[in-house]
Amino acid sequence: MAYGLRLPPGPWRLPLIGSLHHLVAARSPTVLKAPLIYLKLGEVPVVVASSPDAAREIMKTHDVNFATRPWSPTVKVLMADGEGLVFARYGPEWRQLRKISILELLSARRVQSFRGVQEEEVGRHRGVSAGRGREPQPEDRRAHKRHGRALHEITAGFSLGDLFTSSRLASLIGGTARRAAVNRRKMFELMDYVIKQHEELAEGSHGHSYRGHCEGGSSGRASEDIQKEGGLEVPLTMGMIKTVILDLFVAGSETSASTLQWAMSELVSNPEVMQRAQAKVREKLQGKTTVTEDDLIHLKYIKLVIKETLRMHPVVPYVASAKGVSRVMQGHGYWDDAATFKPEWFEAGTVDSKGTDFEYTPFGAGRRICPGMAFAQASMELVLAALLYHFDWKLPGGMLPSEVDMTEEMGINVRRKHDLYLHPIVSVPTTCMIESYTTVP
Ligand code: HEM
Repeated sequence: MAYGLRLPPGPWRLPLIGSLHHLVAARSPTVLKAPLIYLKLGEVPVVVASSPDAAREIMKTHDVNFATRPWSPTVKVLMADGEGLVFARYGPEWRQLRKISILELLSARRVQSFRGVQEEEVGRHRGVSAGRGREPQPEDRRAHKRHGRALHEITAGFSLGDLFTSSRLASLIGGTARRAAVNRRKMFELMDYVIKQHEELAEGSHGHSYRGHCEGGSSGRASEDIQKEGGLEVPLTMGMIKTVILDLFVAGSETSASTLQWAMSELVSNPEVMQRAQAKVREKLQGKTTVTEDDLIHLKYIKLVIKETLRMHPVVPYVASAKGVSRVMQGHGYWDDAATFKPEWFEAGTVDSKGTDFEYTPFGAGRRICPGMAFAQASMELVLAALLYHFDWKLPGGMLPSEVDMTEEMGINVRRKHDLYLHPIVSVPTTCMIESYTTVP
């Protein structure tokens, strides 16, 4: 930041590390109470907004000035072949990629067209939970999970190289950029493999219809089609396409998975809310053997549970490190009894996540608001509804609801530090469970 700028106030700083010690001592920046504060994390300037008004100033009034996310050395490595979407500089390339992603993959129509795949996936998980055992997963699926986890580990905590950007030594000691390069290479290899597989399917070499379950086909194919059609403002390279695919996988999968884990964690910690949610789902779906996306419209309470989970556990809490919008959603003063998990907050429907209510911005706001919001909401509601409809959930080893560990781990998103273990007890069997339970050996 240029010398002489009028910066927001901030806590006292130490030479070299700046304000880092405040974050470490506080464990969470909420103790830094002012609505807008200026921090220096090593060499990196950060402005943190902690009130809805300050968030509005940043995400609405001055949105255009914050529309480019800062590039840390690790981010630069991840974008070696193209800027992708999440970290693309605000400009024509980002606009074009965002438009393509929304039109081809994330619009309401496209989300609708994915329902077959979503329902099939939910069915697979129901089977696993019902004790049918884990189905062997294809290598590409396992590799994707592995690399997603590795990326989270790489981005967890403070990276020396990203804090002291001018120091080659810090980068060498931290090693984050090196590990990010390895991770990126492996993800790209995985993508090459998947793209090749899909090309083979498209050529009919396996005798299948390439377009498979969903009208839109795969993200790889969609991007290739667009490429061939031409007429683009900024020509697409294969590197750009792959980086966008990678962005969508990373931005889409870890966020939704972590939110679902937090939802289950809160529900088992608040048994009366769990009971209410299950009673409502079971009443609405009475007599059905599966939950489908058509049912979601009737499952209002599930929507409230997801909304409340995102308020308590915003899995992307710092929407961009130069515009850290911190924990407004847990701020006392904006929400009465903000520490209590209470889906009823959202019952009146006066607060939504579309980026206009600045006390609640789990999907961000302004130009860079999450384009996957509709997709994320539909998939999370479907999974949660199925989990609550078909199963009762017990804590292991006589653990009390108040003893559920809620420790967070900060990385590319905020996930549970430790896995959540629960015993599923079948309450409403699905068709496949009825088949497996009634089959006499
Ligand atoms: C619980 C689920 C999710 C949450 C909480 C979430 C949250 C967010 C947030 C806070 C941002 C930054 C917005 C800003 O800067 O104002 C973001 C950006 C983004 N999200 Fe999501 N997201 C979720 C799921 C998804 C899904 C399912 C996808 C795609 C399949 C997706 C794709 C993206 C992309 C591409 C961006 C970058 C957009 C840009 O910079 O133009 N997200 N998300």
